[in-house]
Amino acid sequence: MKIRAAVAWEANRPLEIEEIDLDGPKEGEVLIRIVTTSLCHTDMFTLSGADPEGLFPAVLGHEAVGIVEELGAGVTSLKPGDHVIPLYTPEDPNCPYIKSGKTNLCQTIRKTQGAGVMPDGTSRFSYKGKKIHHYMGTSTFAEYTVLPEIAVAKISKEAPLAKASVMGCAIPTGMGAVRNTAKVEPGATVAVFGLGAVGMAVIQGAKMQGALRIIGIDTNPNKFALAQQLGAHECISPSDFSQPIQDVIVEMTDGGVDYSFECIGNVNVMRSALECCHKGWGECTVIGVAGAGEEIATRPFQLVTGRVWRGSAFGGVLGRSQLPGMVDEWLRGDFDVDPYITHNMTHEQINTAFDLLHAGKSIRSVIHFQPNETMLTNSLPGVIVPA
Ligand SMILES: NC(=O)C1=CN([C@@H]2O[C@H](COP(=O)(O)OP(=O)(O)OC[C@H]3O[C@@H](n4cnc5c(N)ncnc54)[C@H](O)[C@@H]3O)[C@@H](O)[C@H]2O)C=CC1
Ligand SMILES: N[C@@H](CCC(=O)N[C@@H](CSC=O)C(=O)NCC(=O)O)C(=O)O
Ligand SMILES: [Zn+2]
Ligand SMILES: [Zn+2]
Repeated sequence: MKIRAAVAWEANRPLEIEEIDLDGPKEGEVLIRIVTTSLCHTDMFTLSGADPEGLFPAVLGHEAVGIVEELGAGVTSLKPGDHVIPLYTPEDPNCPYIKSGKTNLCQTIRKTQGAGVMPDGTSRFSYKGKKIHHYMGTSTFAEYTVLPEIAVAKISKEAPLAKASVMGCAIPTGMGAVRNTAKVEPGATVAVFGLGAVGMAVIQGAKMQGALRIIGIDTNPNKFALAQQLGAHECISPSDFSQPIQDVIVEMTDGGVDYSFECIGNVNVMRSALECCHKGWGECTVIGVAGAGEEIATRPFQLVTGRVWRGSAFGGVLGRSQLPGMVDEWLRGDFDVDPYITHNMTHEQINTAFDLLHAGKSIRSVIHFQPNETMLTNSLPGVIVPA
């Protein structure tokens, strides 16, 4: 079928909306109509050329919600009309990693996903006969995409499709890192480095866990008001201090925080985030994605004396078995997704979403594929970007 997709032809070049070809779902795959998708820093990171797995041309995008249109042979757990969230971290119950019960990092299709193709080694996307790569196994910057069944989470039809895309990455990543990776407990002290959507979800998750002191850190003070609305008790900018930010936090907290989270992708900040942790027990969770060739450093003494560095992908959330429950939490009113959505726009305006995120002016921009249905007829949070 012919579809419209935002194609990243090469690194560091704006996306171009093209009419491309999409082959239908093969065995074990499903065709999804994307209703809304939002822009995550990771899409911008890959477009910048810093991602060692970045392949071009590609259809980027991984934070989305859509509707099942068609099933490939053998698909049993989904049906046309189901509302779904694409999963860049799939969940195959037969994967040894999933069976271990220790991780959400399903490896069943990880190799082909990283190579920009479907599990059979081919791409469903092409332009004038030339292959276009898939991205993160999801490629949601297109009207339609094809996904393996194990990479599709069925969610409640009560979830407004105009807003649910943010449940595809930012919110489960941040909240999940707090609950599943760090396991923040009531009364804890928490430092959150980077107040984008992921950092905001860490703050919201930490508040829900009963953290008693949450400190937000960002170089952009325009992020502070929302961070405080979501639960940060205080926000600071490293540029307001002459000493290293970890020393400032250790002093503020009389020894360091119980938990810190790096939500930027900056290896120097990953060091600060470790070193602001309390001696003996403080734990730093790295969420941010750093570029090719970058490495983290600290004095091993930091670890010897009881601080811990760990990492978290998709918040440790099992996409098919746990994400639908997180959507239900939102629908019950346990938390709200509205504060994350700062901008709404059409597919054609997608490069504006990149510009806003790069300039630090947005938290999440939501791209609406059928603006008449989901953008112009809803009372949406965030501004509608004029065409
Ligand atoms: N591990 C995972 O599963 C996931 C990782 N990510 C990664 O998490 C990171 C955050 O993603 P988003 O929230 O979408 O990004 P974002 O771009 O919206 O937010 C990043 C924030 O960091 C701030 N910042 C930049 N440099 C800083 C510094 N030196 N000190 C303090 N603050 C600084 C920026 O002002 C901005 O507010 C990215 O690296 C992204 O690739 C995103 C989703 C999932
Ligand atoms: N391709 C990069 C690493 C990118 C990365 O770390 N991705 C995260 C999700 S980021 C979402 O916004 C992730 O889940 N990683 C686990 C994985 O298996 O990819 C590189 O090669 O460095
Ligand atoms: Zn993401
Ligand atoms: Zn940049």
